[in-house]
Amino acid sequence: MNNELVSLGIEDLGLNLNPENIADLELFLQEMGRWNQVHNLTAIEGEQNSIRLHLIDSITVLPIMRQFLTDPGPSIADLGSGGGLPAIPIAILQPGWHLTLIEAIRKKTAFLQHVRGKLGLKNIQVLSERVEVVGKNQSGQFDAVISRAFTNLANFLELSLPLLKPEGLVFAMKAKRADEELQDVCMDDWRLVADVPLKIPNLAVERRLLVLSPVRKLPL
Ligand SMILES: C[S@@+](CC[C@H](N)C(=O)[O-])C[C@H]1O[C@@H](n2cnc3c(N)ncnc32)[C@H](O)[C@@H]1O
Repeated sequence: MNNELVSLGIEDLGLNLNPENIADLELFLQEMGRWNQVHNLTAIEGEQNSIRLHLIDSITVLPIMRQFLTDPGPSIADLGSGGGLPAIPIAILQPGWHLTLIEAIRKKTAFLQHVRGKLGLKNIQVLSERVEVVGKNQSGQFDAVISRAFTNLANFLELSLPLLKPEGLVFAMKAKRADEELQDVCMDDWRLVADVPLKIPNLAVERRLLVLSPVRKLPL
């Protein structure tokens, strides 16, 4: 087994990964590195290990998501997926969850489609669209929405609302600036369900996962 993700502490997340999971995650990273050289897909630069840490960062949220998403096959939208974080690693580790990756830039969605085929990920759908457009075409269809490094919290929530089912949840992956960003959110419209500090093995940055649910519902 390739042990680089293991040596970076991926097993410390308590996700009970099997060797096949690790191999699939590594294959995804390999493909990302290969495509990046040609298509300049992501701003993530530097050594392979730095890309690996971004992947580990993406799945630290999983134990919390599992606590909240208790139905067997939730539909989850990842807004501004870019090169596939966090949606692809989540889809690899949660084959029963349905992930919709929404990304405006076509060369990025071409990569995401390639990964779908290469890894045989039947539980992902890739939409080459702006989030605003999907909000109109597929309104109220998602049990949850997530994003990483997409936009500020208030804007993320505004873009998420049309996509969510009435009892849906937003998972916002944030750094310590979350307090400032929370001040810009109208708390008459949203309820903060959880605010969880996350420890990322080998990464000395503060991370938080905010879980919010809409109070303001869209008119039917
Ligand atoms: C900084 S990247 C983050 C990518 C990925 N989530 C990650 O963590 O590596 C933000 C992505 O959001 C996409 N994006 C920005 N606004 C968008 C919109 N309104 N609709 C769809 N995609 C959008 C950009 O094309 C870009 O790929």
